[in-house]
Amino acid sequence: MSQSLHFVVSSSRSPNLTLPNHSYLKLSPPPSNLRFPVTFARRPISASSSDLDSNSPSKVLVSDNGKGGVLPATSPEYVPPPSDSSSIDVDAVTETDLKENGFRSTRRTKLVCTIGPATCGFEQLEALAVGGMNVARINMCHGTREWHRRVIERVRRLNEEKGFAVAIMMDTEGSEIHMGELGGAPSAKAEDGEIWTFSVRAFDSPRPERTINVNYDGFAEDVKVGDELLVDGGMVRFDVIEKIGPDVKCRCTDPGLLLPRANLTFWRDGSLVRERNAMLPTISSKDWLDIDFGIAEGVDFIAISFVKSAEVIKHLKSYIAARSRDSDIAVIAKIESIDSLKNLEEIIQASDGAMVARGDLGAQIPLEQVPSAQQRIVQQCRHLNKPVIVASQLLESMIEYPTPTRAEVADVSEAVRQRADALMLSGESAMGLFPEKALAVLRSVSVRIEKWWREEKRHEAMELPDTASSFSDSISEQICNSAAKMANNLAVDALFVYTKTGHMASLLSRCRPDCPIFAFTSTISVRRRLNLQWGLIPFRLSFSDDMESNLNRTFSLLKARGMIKSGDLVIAVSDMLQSIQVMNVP
Ligand SMILES: Nc1ncnc2c1ncn2[C@@H]1O[C@H](COP(=O)(O)OP(=O)(O)OP(=O)(O)O)[C@@H](O)[C@H]1O
Ligand SMILES: CC(=O)C(=O)O
Ligand SMILES: [K+]
Ligand SMILES: [Mg+2]
Repeated sequence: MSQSLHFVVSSSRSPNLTLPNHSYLKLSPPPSNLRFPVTFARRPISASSSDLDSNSPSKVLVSDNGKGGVLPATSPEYVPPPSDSSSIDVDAVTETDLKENGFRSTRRTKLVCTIGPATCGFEQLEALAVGGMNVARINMCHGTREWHRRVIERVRRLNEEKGFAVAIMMDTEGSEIHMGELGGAPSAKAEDGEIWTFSVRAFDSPRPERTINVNYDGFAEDVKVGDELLVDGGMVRFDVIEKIGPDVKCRCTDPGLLLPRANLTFWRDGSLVRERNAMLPTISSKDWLDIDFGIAEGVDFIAISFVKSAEVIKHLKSYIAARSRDSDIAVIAKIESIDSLKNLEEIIQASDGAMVARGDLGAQIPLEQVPSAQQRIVQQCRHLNKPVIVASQLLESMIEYPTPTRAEVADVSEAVRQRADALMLSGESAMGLFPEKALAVLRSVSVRIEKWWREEKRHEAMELPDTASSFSDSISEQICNSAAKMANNLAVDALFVYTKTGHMASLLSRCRPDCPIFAFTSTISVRRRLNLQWGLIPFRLSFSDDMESNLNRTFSLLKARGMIKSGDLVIAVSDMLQSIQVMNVP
């Protein structure tokens, strides 16, 4: 087996680049008897294909580890690039941003919006897409499947008609304890000292006054007089004062608004009580029907609520693989329970990403422990190369008011500073009065903090542990780590990655380089999925195994659209050929 990585460098605009004629790149873990000669061939890249043939690096930009390799055009396995190779898909917002503000202005932190009554119309969805929504989240706790189907259909139409790549995330209800509907009312006010009845009985409508239905049959048996009952993690509090069969009488101690299907927890002597409800399945029978719905609708992500162990994630992934044609639905583990924190590493390892679901997490652990849990989850995800979303109450006051509090802005900044892949709006976009304004705040705070971070050059030289499980993966990882480092050191304008599965793109994103990462993929669903990951600007482009022609075609397509210009410095990597190239745009 021979392995070689050739670096092709155009010296036309890099006078400060002095490269040795010969050097060695060592890959980790080092193979017993292999070394990787690196050759720097100085040669201008030209857009004309005629002078590419004589010295085409694509013939040698090969890591022949069973995956790479360039097939001659005469090979029976050679697949010519599709005929629509003249087109490149990128959304209008990114295109305008690149044209008007340049590479450095692009936002690296991705934005997820929960869609609800305030944002389910086509125009409202379009306004969110224009405002920077990368992923639309639908929460199966609320609304009917028919309602969600219409939202999915509108987002897909938006993508098709307007060129967006908004991905869809379906969030399962999960089977923790929650209240029932409020008989159609949007909310109910509980006042201090009032006596309310929580019951497992199903009530006829109209619902008797100050009565709440609870979804968990063991509720009345599990609670004890003297327990404290928390609605939505403490937004409203009650003391349990009496049990009468299926009815539990409670006195309100912290007044507030009860919302339909709000989460319920009960506490005894300062600890969360987890009786038989700890045995509730993570994925309920209703969740399985919702998952079937999600698979049938071709959602991009399924987020699983109240994950307790890695097993449930593995189970779901094999279920999806058996049912979905391309099995390309990513599974996101929601970290919102004590058990998920205990089994954090193995859960994240088994998942395709994670969400710091601070709403319910803050109901299960003391509030003051949520920030450190967030930091730990974000770091763990980065180590394991999984995208991570920070969610809940980022801009809670904007449900009612058009400007955020300073404290909320500081919270958003902290998540951006931690370099989470994505931030999420919940009630702010689902049922708030100012969804677009809330999104604009996330957008502007993200861009500002990212810029500040780069200017200060404070970014941590984080030691990223190896994640690769095979030698080939190890090569990809080393290439991406090196390319990202080179990109920072050479202050290049952009990293380009040509990726079939998206893996190389996510490895680059994991390094959180200073410049944006243009990820070119031929698959529409991969493009949508990459939309969740930090710093990636996903393009749909059909490409071949010939990097030289890919690059030249990309350059001319992007130049024609005004997104790059001659002289821009670019580093390109590819997962077909496992190569790194440094060049100026011709
Ligand atoms: N599809 C919907 N239909 C009606 N209301 C919705 C819908 N989606 C969200 N909402 C409203 O927005 C609020 C915030 O949404 P969010 O998705 O954060 O839900 P949640 O009930 O807090 O549960 P979760 O813990 O799953 O996030 C909900 O409490 C609900 O009032
Ligand atoms: C998002 C979510 O489920 C939570 O914060 O609880
Ligand atoms: K949910
Ligand atoms: Mg939750």
